[in-house]
Amino acid sequence: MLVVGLTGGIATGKSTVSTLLRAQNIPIIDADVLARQVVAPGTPALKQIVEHFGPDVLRPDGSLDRPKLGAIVFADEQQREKLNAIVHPAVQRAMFWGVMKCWLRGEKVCVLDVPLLIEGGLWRFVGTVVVVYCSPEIQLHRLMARDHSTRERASSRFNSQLPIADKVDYADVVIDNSGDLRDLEEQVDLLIKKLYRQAGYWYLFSWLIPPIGLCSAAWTLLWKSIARSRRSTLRRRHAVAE
Ligand SMILES: CC(C)(COP(=O)(O)OP(=O)(O)OC[C@H]1O[C@@H](n2cnc3c(N)ncnc32)[C@H](O)[C@@H]1O)[C@@H](O)C(=O)NCCC(=O)NCCS
Ligand SMILES: Nc1ncnc2c1ncn2[C@@H]1O[C@H](COP(=O)(O)OP(=O)(O)OP(=O)(O)O)[C@@H](O)[C@H]1O
Repeated sequence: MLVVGLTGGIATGKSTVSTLLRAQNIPIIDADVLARQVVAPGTPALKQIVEHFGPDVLRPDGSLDRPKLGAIVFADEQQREKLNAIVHPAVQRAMFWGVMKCWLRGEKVCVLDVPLLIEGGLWRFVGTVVVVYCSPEIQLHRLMARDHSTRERASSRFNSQLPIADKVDYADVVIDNSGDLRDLEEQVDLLIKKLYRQAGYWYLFSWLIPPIGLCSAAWTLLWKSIARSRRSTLRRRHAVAE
């Protein structure tokens, strides 16, 4: 199975690409969704968050007040690192099981939608890195429009991530989402063809490697048993001669 890491900057269009991929029956494991599940009421991660940030980050119903915690962590790098250290291990575990489920279902491709794929180092463990790109100006504009936020609030989130130009350096495939949605759909169609072609090679290798491994193990065993029987024949001859 080919595991694809889908990433980009904040509001460059990862979720829009994920939605298009999902519509073509490609399984998506969304880190933002998992990051919400692992801090649901009663989870160990939420307990740790309250221990560190205080009970003020909870709503009256006991759920996490996300805008309040967001205002703290996107304004302070140390606090953000603390939150990441609590949430990320739980998200990574959930992603691992998500990938295992896809593999057991016999999927050929599975996509991990992870905003911090590069920052967190997870890009090293995926077969293909896809970066959704648009210029920082468009990014900020779309972010403010989507979240109805001020430039200041949008900028603090924007500045919490590696610049998009740096993320592009890690990409195997870049999707340029500076144009309209029609343009994006065309690129996603091409991406799907490319991923299935690549998945085909992975599939072939996964079938080729076990037979090659078995052949070399059988050959080694055969060679060793021939050598052993030759040695014992020589030893017998030697004993008879004596
Ligand atoms: C701070 C929180 C509570 C704010 O919640 P909110 O609902 O306002 O935002 P949401 O979770 O939908 O995230 C929106 C986007 O913000 C960006 N973002 C989120 N967390 C981070 C972070 N720690 N560092 C940089 N960017 C981040 C991502 O691009 C994400 O797609 C939340 O983002 C969070 O728990 N973040 C830590 C977990 C995390 O890193 N999630 C990202 C995927 S692992
Ligand atoms: N090609 C496009 N043209 C116009 N608007 C777009 C385009 N692509 C995405 N958008 C809009 O831009 C906003 C950000 O897109 P999206 O939510 O997919 O980004 P994201 O990378 O998943 O963001 P986040 O990092 O916050 O999860 C959304 O409101 C979306 O509808």
